[in-house]
Amino acid sequence: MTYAYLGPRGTFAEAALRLLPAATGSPWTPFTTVGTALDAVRDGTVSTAVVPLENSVRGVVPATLDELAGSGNTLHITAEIELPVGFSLMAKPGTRLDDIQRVLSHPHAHGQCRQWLAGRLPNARVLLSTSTASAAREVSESDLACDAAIAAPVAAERYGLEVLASGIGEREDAITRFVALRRAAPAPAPTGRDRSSFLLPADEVRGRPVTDLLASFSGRGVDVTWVQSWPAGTGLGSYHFFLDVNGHIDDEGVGLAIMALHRKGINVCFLGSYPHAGAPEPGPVVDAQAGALGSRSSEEWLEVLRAGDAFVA
Ligand SMILES: O=C(O)C(=O)C[C@]1(C(=O)O)C=C[C@@H](O)C=C1
Repeated sequence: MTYAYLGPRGTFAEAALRLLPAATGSPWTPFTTVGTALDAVRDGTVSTAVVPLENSVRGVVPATLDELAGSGNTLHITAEIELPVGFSLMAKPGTRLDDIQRVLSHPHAHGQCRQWLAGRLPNARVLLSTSTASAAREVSESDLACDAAIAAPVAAERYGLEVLASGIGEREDAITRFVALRRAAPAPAPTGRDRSSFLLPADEVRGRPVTDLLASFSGRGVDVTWVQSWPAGTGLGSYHFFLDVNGHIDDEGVGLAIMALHRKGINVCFLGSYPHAGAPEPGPVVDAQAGALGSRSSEEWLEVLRAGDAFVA
């Protein structure tokens, strides 16, 4: 087995790969973009690629969803990895915070550090790089590039940079979910704590109420844990839907849901069944007597909404 990841050395993607037990002892190759890492899977250069899918602060990683939307049934997720992410501002040794005019980083990393930048470097220009570690490498190697990079602390050590500020992300508890993707093959055996991912292509679901799609799962006791609409690029209202559900493709309920969608004329793309990385989230505890908002009845609550009253929920 050989592994690709979003490189260069020192990315969060590399840190995620380190957490994948199956990858221990196998060769790893960094790739510049999510697209080239997945191309290496498609053409058989590597067996698996680890790429970011979504972040708890900035949401989905567009490059990965674009690739998955265009891949149909051909790539399968075999594992997910949840990695806590924290960011540092780093520069060549001797650089002072006041000297920094240009900051380089990955769009998702920049998006998680905007408040800090607005407060501490309000006049700095932000330029984007293909990954956090490539930003650090560029800062260390080129005199023309940027004065500083936002990256994982480990990238500072790797590229000989000095950390000027650490913990600059908006949320200390930020997490990025990475997935390991390989060419389609039978799913790993069920573990009893699995997730399955599906793509409902825009052409297949056009004109269908989303509730119909979800009811195929919920009506069979299968929890849908993630729904992401993704533009097909063919006009407003034309979306692919990515769904994650609790359960394995071999589970009866999941199988029945897929067959129900098929009977409705919807060919679902299967994106893999794999062990669930996090504990299943408990649903909210609802006190049926209490009403939706403290002492208000549901009828009063609806009136508040209809009246357009401004409030903070
Ligand atoms: O640039 C990296 O180090 C990555 O692994 C990419 C990535 C992302 O795409 O979201 C991963 C985690 C962080 O949220 C920021 C960047």
